[in-house]
Order: sequence, then structure tokens, then C-alpha cells
Amino acid sequence: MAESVIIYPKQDKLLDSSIKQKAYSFLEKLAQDDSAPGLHIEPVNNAADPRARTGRVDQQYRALLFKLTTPTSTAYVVHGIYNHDDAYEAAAKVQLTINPINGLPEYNEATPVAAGEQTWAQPVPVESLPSAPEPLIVFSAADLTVSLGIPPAVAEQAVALTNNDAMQAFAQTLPEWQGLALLLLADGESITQIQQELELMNRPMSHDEAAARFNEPQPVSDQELLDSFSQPSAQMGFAKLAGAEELRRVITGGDFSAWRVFLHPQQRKWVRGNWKGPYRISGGAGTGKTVVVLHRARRLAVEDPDAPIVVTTFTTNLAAELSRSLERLDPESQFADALGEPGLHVKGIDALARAVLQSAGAGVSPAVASVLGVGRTDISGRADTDAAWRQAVLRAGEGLDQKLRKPAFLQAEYEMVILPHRITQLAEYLKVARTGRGVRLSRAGRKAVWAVVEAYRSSAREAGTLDFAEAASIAAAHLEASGEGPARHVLVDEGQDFKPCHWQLVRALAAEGPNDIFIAEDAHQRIYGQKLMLSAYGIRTQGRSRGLKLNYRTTAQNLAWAVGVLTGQEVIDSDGEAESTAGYHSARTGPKPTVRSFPSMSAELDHAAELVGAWASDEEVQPETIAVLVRDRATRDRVVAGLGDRGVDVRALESGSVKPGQPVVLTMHRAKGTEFTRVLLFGLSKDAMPIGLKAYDFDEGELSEAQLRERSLLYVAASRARDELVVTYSGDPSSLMPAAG
Ligand SMILES: Nc1ncnc2c1ncn2[C@@H]1O[C@H](COP(=O)(O)OP(=O)(O)OP(=O)(O)O)[C@@H](O)[C@H]1O
Repeated sequence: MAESVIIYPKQDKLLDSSIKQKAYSFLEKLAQDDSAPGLHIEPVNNAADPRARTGRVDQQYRALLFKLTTPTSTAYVVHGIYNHDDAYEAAAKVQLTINPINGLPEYNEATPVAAGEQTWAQPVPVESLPSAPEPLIVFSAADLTVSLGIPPAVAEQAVALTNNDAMQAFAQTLPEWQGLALLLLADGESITQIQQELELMNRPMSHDEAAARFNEPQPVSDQELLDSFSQPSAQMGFAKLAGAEELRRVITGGDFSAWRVFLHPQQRKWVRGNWKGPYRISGGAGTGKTVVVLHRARRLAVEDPDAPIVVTTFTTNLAAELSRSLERLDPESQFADALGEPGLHVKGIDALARAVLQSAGAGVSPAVASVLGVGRTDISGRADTDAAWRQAVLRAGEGLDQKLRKPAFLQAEYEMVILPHRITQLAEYLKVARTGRGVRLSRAGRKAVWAVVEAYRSSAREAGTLDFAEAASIAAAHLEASGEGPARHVLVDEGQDFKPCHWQLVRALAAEGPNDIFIAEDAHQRIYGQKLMLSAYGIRTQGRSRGLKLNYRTTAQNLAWAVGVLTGQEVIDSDGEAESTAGYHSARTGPKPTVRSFPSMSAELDHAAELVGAWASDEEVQPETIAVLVRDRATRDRVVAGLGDRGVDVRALESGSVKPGQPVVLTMHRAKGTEFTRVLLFGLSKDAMPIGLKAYDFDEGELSEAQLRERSLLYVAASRARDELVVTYSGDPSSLMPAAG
């Protein structure tokens, strides 16, 4: 019994749902024993490539495969699963070859003509669209061929395109690396940048030689072909599937599981990379940052099973999702229940702080003293910070400028200045540099703030409570004092929302050393935190990593709408540099988002019921992949009730995971990190978004940060939609919506 490797193509447009299960059974048997009766693995008469084989999936369907045999292994590269006659027709045309320039494996569709007269199949023609005068790509077709390995016929068509929609449509018909290269070129990137980003090799040769080799590929051995699949960039198009479980999830799981096996070269670099200290990656929504964090965490755990590894993020819900994803990525993953134990410990950052405090027990007192000025051990309660700051203002705020008597100001001052500097005395507060704070404070102003802080702290002492930021600061101080971090590696997802105390805790969790801290973030999605500099908290990242730009989640149309929300905004990342949305791409296309207005919320609900009902009744659609996103909880509850009244059964999503069976309604904040195939953004009216930001009117800088957070929230919400995005409002539209275009 000879086991075989199955190499599977990412663009498996081949399988409809009725055949998936059969295809999986067939390939599973093939992987175990290619001589098993019933598989009928046979060479094909008149095949364009002698490696072509067909196999019997069922009475009607045949698999078209390419068999590679080396002294040590057998591999089958799947081309597709087709109706019987179509499989034989395809076999007469398709060859498995190696790209003469970049060495990537690829299929070529040769028309069966006499040797020497071979011509190459033209890509699917693009519908003619209105064109601008100038081509989008400034390089010649010959450049694209000799420098990148874009086949001559594809290159010729690409350089003639003058319109973004046409380029997008064309890119979609090509293998992922080719499509992406063209989109990036059209966006102004240089050939060298693309070679680097996609890790494309370049065998130097003249254009004539390249054209000849594309026309008539040189013979390659099975070993060379097999090796070509191991290149990082080959992983964009093909995956070697290891074992039945991986086979099953890729074939039956469809697009949603592609991330587990097909990595972008850049993603792979970040997964495999080793750095002397902290490293930070950035990238737009849906570009696969979480995927990198998951693969990297798994890789570190596999390489060093004794290492305690922390994987953390901003919310408990997201942490739970990370944990589920890690399990899906590798069911063998070793999880650690407690901090400090070997394996993967996955927790929200505030829950981590709580765990540190709990395990510290009475020993926490010195750390409390270092942060709050007085040692305490009764710290288990959590404060309602808003109410507590109001109380403190009532008790001690008489000296404070009227416009600064706001919880939003006081809490930000506390979290951005007082806690991170571990200030426990007025004298220290009077001296501290309040870097990055917009509001200017005189000496008297600082004294007045400090009086309120003291009142805040003393009430908390009496009540035995801590707020979340205090808890994280104290946990950090405790770990710092103990001198050793309980983790060897800490991986952070959604880092843009972390506050100073969170970064102090992250720093304290792992001692400085190789691969100690890895951070994924997108400053455009900052919806809770304020901008800050990581270096201020002892996290000096090693150079700025260039961001991921290819969005794997949303269609180009949805992405354009989402990015439109941020147009013209300056967004600063946690190294203090401007972060741009320029060059964000999606290789998928779909319908343009629709925006509809209604005279009343009731009419808007009627439409929502009709739309969600219609989406959910499509048999191909799993209802839980449909979501209605709203700005606040009150609207969420109204939508759930309103749709229920109209006969459409939906579920509100708060904590926990999405359960199968019903569409979900959730707030935009809750939607962070999630994705759905169809999304309705409901209630996007002028009054709903941005929400009233009076709480921030004490300072222009703070107000504009709060406004930017609202924009970012809408960007997060819109970028959750994989395929279809519908936006509705009643009355006047939100000013945050992008201009129609
Ligand atoms: N290399 C890949 N091939 C195919 N799909 C991928 C790849 N990388 C990521 N994806 C898919 O893209 C989607 C977005 O990935 P992920 O959640 O990691 O992005 P993100 O950058 O963390 O997004 P966000 O910041 O918006 O939360 C997921 O559906 C994921 O499965």
C-alpha cells in the first residue's frame, strides 16, 4: 500500500457542494493507496501531459490529476473534478509545468496542435468597459514577462487595460500571484517591490528566450516539479495536504478554511521569522493578521513544547475565538490552562491581569502600593469607572475647571499619564511630562486633577474595587517585581486598542529575549484605545514591518466602500508613523454595496426583515453567516424584536460564539474580528453615528480622536462583509458614509 501526497489548488472553482463529500472520500482513499480498487487511477490517451491521470469519483464525475513520482514519494496534483467527458477534454489540453522565469508550478492550457506550433490559451476575455486613455500599468508586457514571469498573453492584455474595474475583473481570472501582481502594478508599485513581496525568483533571460519557453516549455523532472511546490510563493496557489483531517477541511470547508493551508509569502515570513526582540506587523482589515498570529503561535508551540506561550487580544470574546481557531488549525495544539504552564495560554488582556492578581494572593500588596500608593489586598471588585469618576468630582472637584469635570477626560488622564508613570504623590504628578495629551494643565490645574484622583482612589479603597486599567498596571508591577515573566512568548492580536497599562503587562509577561513579543495591529481599526508609542512602555519593535495589503475577506467593492469611510483621515500607528490605506486590494469581486434610505425606522425594519429573510431562505447559505450590525445595544434589541415581529427569527450576539441556525444581530464593537458572508449595516442615520460626543468637548484633540474612533468603527463594521454589504438608514444619512461613487 503506497501512501501519496495530495497537492490541492486554492482556486478550486471545481467543486459544487453536491460533489464535495464524494471528492473528499475519493482523495482520502487516493492518499492512502492509489492502487485501491474503485479509484481507477488511469493514464489518459491523447493527454497533453504524460503525467495526467483520471480517477473515478463516482459514476458521473472524474478527477483530473497529475502524478509525480520520485524515488521516495508519490504525489498527485489535483487539477479538478469534472463531468466524465469534461475531464478527458481538459486532459487533452492541460500541462503541469514550471514557470520559466520564477520557477512556480503552474497549469498551462496548450491547444492540442502539432509540436512547435503550440499556442497558449488566452485568459478569459474581459468585458469591454469604458476606458480611460492611459494604461494603468506603466511597464511593458515584455517587462512583466521577463521580470515577473507573467505569461506573454496575460501580460499583453494587462498592459492594455485602462480601467480599474476591468483590471480587477481580469485579475480575478488568473492564479492568485498573477492577479495580485497586476493589481499592485496598476497601483503604482515597482516590479522590484512585487518580486520582494511575493518572493518571486527571477531567472534572467532575454524576452525572446522567455517567450519561446512559455510557448514550448522545457521538459522538467517530477522531482523538479515536486520541489517547485515547496517555494513560499507556491503556497499562494497550491497546498500539500497532510493527512485526512487537512484534506477534509480544505475540500469540504471551502474558502473559510483556506487560511489554514494557503499562506501569502509575507504571512509565511512572519510566521517563520525569528527576531531578537519584539516585532510588530500591520495590515488592513481582513488581510490575514489574525491568521499570522495563529500560525505563529502554533509554530512556536510545536518548536518548543516546553515554552509557556501567551496569546492575547483586547476582548474575552475575541480571545475565545482565537482559542477555537487554534484548535481548528491544529487539533493537537497543546493548551495551558494556567499562566506559566507549557503550551498555549489564550486569554483577553484584562482576564490575564485578573489571573496574575489572583495567583499573587496576598503577595500583591507591594505592587498595589507601587501603583496606587497604598498596599491593599481587597482588590477583587471591579469599579463602574464612569460613575466612580462622577462621584469623585462631586467629592473633590470644586477646584477643577468646569469643562474638565468629565469622566472621559479624567479617565484618559489616569490611564495615559498617572497609571503608566505609577504616580502616587501630588509632587510626582506636578513634575511628570504629559506627553501626547492635548489638554494643557497649569500647576493649579494639575493640583485640582490630583484631588479628584485621590478621591477616586480612596472611594475604591473603601469599596475594595479596582478598575480594569489599575488591575493591569498592578499585575504588570507585580510581575516586574518578581523579576521573571511567566511566558517565553507573547502574541498580541488587535494591538491597536491596547492601553499603556496593557503594554506594560505584555512587557512584564515575557522577559526580554528572542521572539518575546509579536504584535498584530491595524491603527485604522482603533475603536477603544488612544494613540500611543509602544517604545514608551519598554517595547522597542525591530523596525516597522511593511503592512499586508491583500484583503482576503471582502470583495473589492466592499473594501472600497469601507476604505472610503476613512478617506482623508490621518491615522497614526504605535510607532508614531502615519498609516495609510493606499494600495489595499482584494482579489475578489462582487456586487457593489447598496445604500438605502427609509422614511422611518419601521419602514427600515420592514426592509431588513425582507432582506434578511430572503438571504436566509437561500439553501446554499448558512443562516449564521448573515449579520445585522448596529451602533448600539438598544438598536440591536429593537432589531431583534422588530424582525421577530415580522416573522424573521434572528439572534442577538453578545458573548460567546455564533451558533448555527439563525442570522445574528450584533453591535459594531462586538463585530470586531468577526466576518460574515452577508452584512446589513442597519440604522446608519445622522443621529446614530457618530454618536453624541459631548463627553469629549473639553479638548479639540480628544474630540477629534473620538470622532476618528467612530469612523474606525464604521470601517470595522463594513469590512466584516465577505460578499454582500447593504447599508440602510432612516431620516438623514450618517455624515461618516463615503460619498457615493
Ligand atoms: N493566505 C490566505 N489565504 C486565504 N484566505 C486567507 C488567507 N489569510 C487570511 N485569509 C482569510 O481572510 C480572512 C481575514 O483574515 P484575518 O481575520 O486573519 O484578517 P485580519 O487582518 O486579522 O482581519 P481584521 O483586522 O479585519 O480582523 C479570513 O477569512 C481568513 O480565513
